[in-house]
Amino acid sequence: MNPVSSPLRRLSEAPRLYVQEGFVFDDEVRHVLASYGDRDGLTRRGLAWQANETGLSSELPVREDPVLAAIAARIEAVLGFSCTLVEPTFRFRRYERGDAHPPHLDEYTIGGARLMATAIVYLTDAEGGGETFFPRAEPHPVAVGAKRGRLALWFNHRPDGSVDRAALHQSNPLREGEKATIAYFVYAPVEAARVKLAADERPAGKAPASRRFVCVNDGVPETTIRVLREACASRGVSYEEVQAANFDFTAAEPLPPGTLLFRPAVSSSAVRVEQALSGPGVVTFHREPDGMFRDIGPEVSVLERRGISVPRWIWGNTTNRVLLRRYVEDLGGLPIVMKFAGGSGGIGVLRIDSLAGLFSTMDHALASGRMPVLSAYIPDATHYRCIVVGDRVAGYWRNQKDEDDFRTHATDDPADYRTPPAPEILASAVAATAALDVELGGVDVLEHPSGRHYVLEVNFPCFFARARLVGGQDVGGAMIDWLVRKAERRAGT
Ligand SMILES: O=C(O)CCC(=O)C(=O)O
Ligand SMILES: [Fe+2]
Repeated sequence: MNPVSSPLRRLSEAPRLYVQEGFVFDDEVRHVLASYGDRDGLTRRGLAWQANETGLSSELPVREDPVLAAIAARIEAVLGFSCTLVEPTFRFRRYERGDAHPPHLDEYTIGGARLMATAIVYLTDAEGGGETFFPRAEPHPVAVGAKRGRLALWFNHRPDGSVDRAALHQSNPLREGEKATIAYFVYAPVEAARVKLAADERPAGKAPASRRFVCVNDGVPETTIRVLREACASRGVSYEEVQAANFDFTAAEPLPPGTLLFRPAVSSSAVRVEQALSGPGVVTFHREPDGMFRDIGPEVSVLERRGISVPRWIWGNTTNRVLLRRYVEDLGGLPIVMKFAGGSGGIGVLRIDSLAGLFSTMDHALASGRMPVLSAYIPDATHYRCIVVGDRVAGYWRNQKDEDDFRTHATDDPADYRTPPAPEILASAVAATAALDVELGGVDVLEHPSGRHYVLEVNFPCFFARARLVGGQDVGGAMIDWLVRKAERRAGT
């Protein structure tokens, strides 16, 4: 089973210290312990180790092990920047009873990059002692217990780039149980000190005042509802549902200001109900107060105008053979992709392999009153779906392709949910969502083996539950948190 991953929580004013439960999966923990957990394992893998009063330790190269690479990528996704070392490592440590690590600052520089942040992943449970202890933390000292699956993450620098003396830490002596960890030392240019994490926005421990979340339903998958209900319940937000099919428009009134409103349903009656319920101060994923009255198309043209990388494309506006031949050439030759608006799950996306196929399909499309988009075919690409919530990617997965199709689909394999796409892809997904004036989006991105990436479309609303249910990513929580923060900002609290 996957752990139930929780949101990243901030623990202190200084240093910027965070924890997240269930950050690594059980099978990842088992893999790391089985591969590197003791002297024999390390020796077998040709890794040097040391053993002294601070325990057994070894440097584990990240790139050679897909499990370590996935964990490192998730840490970097949380931070929003990557370790710039050429050969990044995890430092494995195993403490024996009585072992401890004296107080110190993680203050190092390698070739101009600072040890900006430290991430410790705990692989085992200590039953007594073994905490990572921050005696100078403000407003009070903090002890992070060693708990299997937990992530502790902190910045060794203040936002102005200076070394944060409050980040002094030690490992308390282990008294009972086991303590094995892997630590990722994230080296980066000093500018990285300025980043803000999502968890910085709300002071630790402050629960939202009793809030209402109203969900407009119309045949939405049960899993979507489950994820939203769960997120509301764990945040003390009351969950209410409006069934579009039973909505009485004679009694329609806008919701009171401060109410959170979301329509996961795509039917036109659900759209009308959302419009009827919205009003001054009602908080939605639209940037504009009347955003729910506008059509949010996937619109490759809007994305391109905002400077977002999209595949080369042209309107399929003609049946003229001469023009169509020129279009194919302009798109880099056959095959090309023909895409009709309005489909979902890959329906309406066609691969065109020959001019004969193009001519006959275009004749049919235009005679049926449809105008597709023609675009370049990106071969051998990895297809990511990013779930953007507000200003970050809160969930992601990698699609897979069946043997005899060119289209891809989401899977139920947790491995497809572990390695986030590269930071540039995350940034494009966020920018693409913002370009459509919404704060939630299911963004499809192709990554070519060359490293170039292309945004295909932004879906709003979008299906997001699988990120939670298969990947353990707390997308629902991110959505509710975003709306609550938006409501608080508006109310000036
Ligand atoms: O194991 C711990 O709790 C702290 C280890 C540490 O501070 C380090 O490896 O730099
Ligand atoms: Fe340290």
